[in-house]
Amino acid sequence: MSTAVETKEFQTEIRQLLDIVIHSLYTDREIFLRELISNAADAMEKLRYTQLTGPEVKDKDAVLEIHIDTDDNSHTLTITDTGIGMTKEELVENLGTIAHSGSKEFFKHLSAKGDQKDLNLIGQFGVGFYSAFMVADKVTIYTRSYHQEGESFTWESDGVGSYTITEGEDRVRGTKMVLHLKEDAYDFAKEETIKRVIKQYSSFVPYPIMVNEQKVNTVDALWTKNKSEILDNDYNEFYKFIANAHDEPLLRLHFSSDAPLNINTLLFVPKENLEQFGFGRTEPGVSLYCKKVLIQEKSPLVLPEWLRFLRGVIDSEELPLNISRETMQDSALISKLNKVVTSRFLKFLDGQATAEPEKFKEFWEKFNFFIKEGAANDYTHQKDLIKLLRFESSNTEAGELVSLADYTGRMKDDQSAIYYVNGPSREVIESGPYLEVFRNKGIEVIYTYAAIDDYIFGAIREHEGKRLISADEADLNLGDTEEQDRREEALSEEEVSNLTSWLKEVLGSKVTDVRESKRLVDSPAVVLSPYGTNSMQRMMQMMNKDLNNVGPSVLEINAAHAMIKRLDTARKNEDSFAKIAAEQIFENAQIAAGLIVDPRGMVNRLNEILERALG
Ligand SMILES: Nc1ncnc2c1ncn2[C@@H]1O[C@H](COP(=O)(O)OP(=O)(O)OP(=O)(O)O)[C@@H](O)[C@H]1O
Repeated sequence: MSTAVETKEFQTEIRQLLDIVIHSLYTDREIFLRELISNAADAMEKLRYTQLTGPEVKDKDAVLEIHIDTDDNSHTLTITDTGIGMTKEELVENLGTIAHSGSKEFFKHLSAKGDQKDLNLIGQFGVGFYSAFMVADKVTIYTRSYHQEGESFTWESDGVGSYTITEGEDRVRGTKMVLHLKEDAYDFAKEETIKRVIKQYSSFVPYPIMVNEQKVNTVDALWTKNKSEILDNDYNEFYKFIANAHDEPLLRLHFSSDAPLNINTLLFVPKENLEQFGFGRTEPGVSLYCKKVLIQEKSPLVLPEWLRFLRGVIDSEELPLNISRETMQDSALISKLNKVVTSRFLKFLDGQATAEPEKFKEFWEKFNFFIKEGAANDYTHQKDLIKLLRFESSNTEAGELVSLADYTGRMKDDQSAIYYVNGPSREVIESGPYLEVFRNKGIEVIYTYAAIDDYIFGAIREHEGKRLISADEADLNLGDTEEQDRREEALSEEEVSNLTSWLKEVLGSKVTDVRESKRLVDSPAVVLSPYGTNSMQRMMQMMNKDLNNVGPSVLEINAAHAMIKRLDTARKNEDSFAKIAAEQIFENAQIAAGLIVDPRGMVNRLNEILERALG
């Protein structure tokens, strides 16, 4: 057997990461043990899965247990598992490069200077295996992969710059890690310390943990236990374990059912939505089990994509143990499971809205985007998702939310539709022209701030028999009770007809139509989109990145407004200023609609207007 020692350099990123880890004064450094235990458990989970689905593994009778041995004399801590182990290539790839998630995120957020903030990142992301170097000045790993062929290897490093790999003596499948503790970490060679740390962080690891040959954890599949036997703290610790989280969950749902499927489910909504913080797309986090055996970790199939923020476990006795990832894709059972659990979770959320409105509000503020994503795309659950939607409205204070049911519940008897209007904020919507007629008639209007809201409303079109109508819809048909009456002081119908024809001529291709408005009270004019709603036009403008080309609008004028009446007088007098005023009135209305107009033309025009105003 060759015993040649190969020395390899750590990848630059790993070197930098290790430098911080080694010199860190991170207060919770005991979490290193949780990281190593969870790696050991992962390795055994992978082995178990391979055993169920793949070819025969090496040492197939080796018991799946984690052994932790403390040696207070030589100041070492040894963690041994019988998991899948690592080949030489895997040692290099997994422990020498920055290929995996936790350390990658950690690295992304490192500051250039290396400051206190970086230390907190250790807690936030976990640096996985590398955290061992917070307590050890040398780590030796003995490992043997589950493949029938192949050798055992020894990996060793002091965490500074490089590591060595040596072909080792043949050993049983799995991995043994020996931590040579730093002087200030000798405490971790004491049995009491290790037991305390395990109890705190790793109680729910699904494999026996033996400290100096004594079993210390309870190996509980918490989700199969009776709710009445579980304490809040048990749930929270379990959540932290499976979600790799450091805080408590926002919501949890634990339910069991026998029909239509036998299911034990434990789901958690995390405290924070990381997508909201710009962390990229959240990966699904609910694992699929059959009678406590892991079938698929963090399954992308067992729940719809828009529920990817959930963490937890779904266990169903009905699943065949040997279901493969390929057959899972089109398994009728998985779709049924998906449907049942999703419906149950939506029912739970709906219940939360009544039972714990404040909590639900917090959930809504952080996770509403996922619910909307579902409401827009998931036709199976659309009805239940729509029930959960919340909005501000013209009847609420800022920050207070209403559901569609709240809205329809207090609609006037003769009101024919549900009205909504899109805008970037409450202030913009309330100062714009679109609300005027509704305010005047005392009709509630829902405020939507996200483009996806309009997309959803456009897609569902109706709620409880009432049409959903955007207040800036071009052919808004308000019906008798909702329409604005013609005012006495308004221009005559003949004058309006002449003025609108003239405006069409002046504005040319910028308008598809000019007409008298039935919705304006205080504003002189309003633009509407010939494509449906202004928000759609705004979106098209953003998507085409053609900000100088708004596309044509429909212009509606307020025939009773003093400015419009004066415009008509100027037109009749063939005053050349009438044309300039008309163009400015039109662009003002476009700006009020949130559309972006070409500022260059406008500046010249405004200068002309100012010159005239200043005499
Ligand atoms: N005991 C072990 N047995 C087999 N492979 C291991 C073991 N410990 C670590 N590894 C391998 O090394 C890789 C890196 O481990 P590390 O703890 O740094 O990150 P991770 O566990 O993948 O990610 P994270 O900690 O972010 O969840 C693992 O993905 C795994 O492939």
